[in-house]
Amino acid sequence: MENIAMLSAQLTLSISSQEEATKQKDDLSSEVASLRGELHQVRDDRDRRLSQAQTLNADLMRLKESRENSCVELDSLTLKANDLEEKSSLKENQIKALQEQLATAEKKLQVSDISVFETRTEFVGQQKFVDELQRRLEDAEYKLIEGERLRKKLHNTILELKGNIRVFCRVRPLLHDESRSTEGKIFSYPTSMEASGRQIDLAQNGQKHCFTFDKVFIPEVSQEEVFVEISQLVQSALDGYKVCIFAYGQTGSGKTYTMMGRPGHPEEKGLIPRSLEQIFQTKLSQQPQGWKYEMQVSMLEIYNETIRDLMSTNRSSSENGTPGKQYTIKHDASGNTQVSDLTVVDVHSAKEVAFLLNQAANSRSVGKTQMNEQSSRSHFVFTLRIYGVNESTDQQVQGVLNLIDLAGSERLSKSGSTGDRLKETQAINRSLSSLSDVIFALAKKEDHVPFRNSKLTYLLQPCLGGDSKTLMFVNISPDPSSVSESLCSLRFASRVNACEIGTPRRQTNGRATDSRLSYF
Ligand SMILES: Nc1ncnc2c1ncn2[C@@H]1O[C@H](COP(=O)(O)OP(=O)(O)OP(=O)(O)O)[C@@H](O)[C@H]1O
Repeated sequence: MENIAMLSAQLTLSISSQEEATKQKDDLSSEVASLRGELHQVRDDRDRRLSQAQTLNADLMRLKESRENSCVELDSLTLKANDLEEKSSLKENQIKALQEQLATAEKKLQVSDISVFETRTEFVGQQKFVDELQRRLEDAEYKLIEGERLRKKLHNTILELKGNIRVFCRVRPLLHDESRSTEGKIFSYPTSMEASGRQIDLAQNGQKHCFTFDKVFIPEVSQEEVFVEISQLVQSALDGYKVCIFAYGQTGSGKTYTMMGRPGHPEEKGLIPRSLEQIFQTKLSQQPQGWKYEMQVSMLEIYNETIRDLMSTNRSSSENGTPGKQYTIKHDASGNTQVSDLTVVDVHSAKEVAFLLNQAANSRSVGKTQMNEQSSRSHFVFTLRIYGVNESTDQQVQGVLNLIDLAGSERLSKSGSTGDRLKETQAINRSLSSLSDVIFALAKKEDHVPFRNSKLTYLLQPCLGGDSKTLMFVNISPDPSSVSESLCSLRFASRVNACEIGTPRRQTNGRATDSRLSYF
């Protein structure tokens, strides 16, 4: 029994222990269930957190990427910023430099402002001074013009009283083919008050020869300037004077250039075309005052002591060797000169005369010498007769303008002529030496003046003999090889200049009988 009790006690113990164990098992089950619930919750939590972690990871990745981008951008911006900083510092330097320059310029401006003011003040002073000088200059110029006018008037009066032949000397420029002298200049032109424009000095073999004329034209003087000096003289032909202008000088010294000019170069036209233009212009300008003019032209040449009519339409017979017309010069009892059979043409304009001059130039005898291939070997005489009437004042004037281009004056040895050319040179020399004989006989007031010794002097008798206004151009070549000829020409001209030949007289109110040079 004891065993049973013991077994029962043991059974009870075991049941209690089983119950205990069941209870523990239940507790443990509920704990497991609770733990399972907790685990489930933890799992959910873990999943949520995982997903949160994934999201955060993705965000992080994005952030990382953006950070990288930002880093690149930052680098580039940093570079740009550095660049800009560099530029800005450069600009700053420039600005500084400009500011410095500005400051200097401002300083200078201030200084120049001061000096402008000073200059302006000085300028006003100077302006006043210049105005005063200008006024005095105008005054002096006026006095000078008045003085010159008076001088010319007195000069004219003296010349009229003395009855001189006036002499103008013209030296031409050296031509291209002439030697530019190595021995120094042959001619010089003193510039002192008294001598200026009137004196020419020639140096030969160390000796100086001085000559004074009414005017000396240096090589640079233009045709226009020469004409200005004779225009008054030309004008006096319209006022009723007999005017005679002739050119004297050796071959090639510029006689034809002075009288006719260079063909085809209007600005270089000579005294003859310029004189005619002036005469026809004055004729027009005097019309409103009632003046009417008639003009006639004749042109002749004296070649080998024979007269040729340069306007005759019938010159062939004499050129063929058969004798042509015998033109004879006659002075009638009342002093008029007549050349028989000479063609006289009425002219109305300078153009008409230019045409006739051109025709005459073609008809002239032209020969060749060693000195000038186109040398004119004859004396050329152009005559314009002027007859003017003013019906409103009942005045009449009768003037004559003679323009003469003489043949070359060189000596025989110089011209190198032979045969026909020698005959020409001898004839030219004869007539030119007759011209000097006449002039010197007049100068010495000899009873007999050998006008008849040559055709030239006989034709020009009225001009040379007294009552005309006569001007001689002595043309000079500057070529050193012509120095002896130049000296001869200057000596001749200066003796001519000293001659007293008479007093020019005006031919007015139809006193034609007074005229001694008129080919009517
Ligand atoms: N003042 C000048 N200015 C420029 N050239 C000039 C001048 N004078 C003359 N001449 C030139 O000199 C050369 C000779 O001149 P020109 O024919 O007029 O001489 P000339 O004395 O008439 O000779 P000739 O006795 O042979 O007729 C020409 O070629 C001419 O154009």
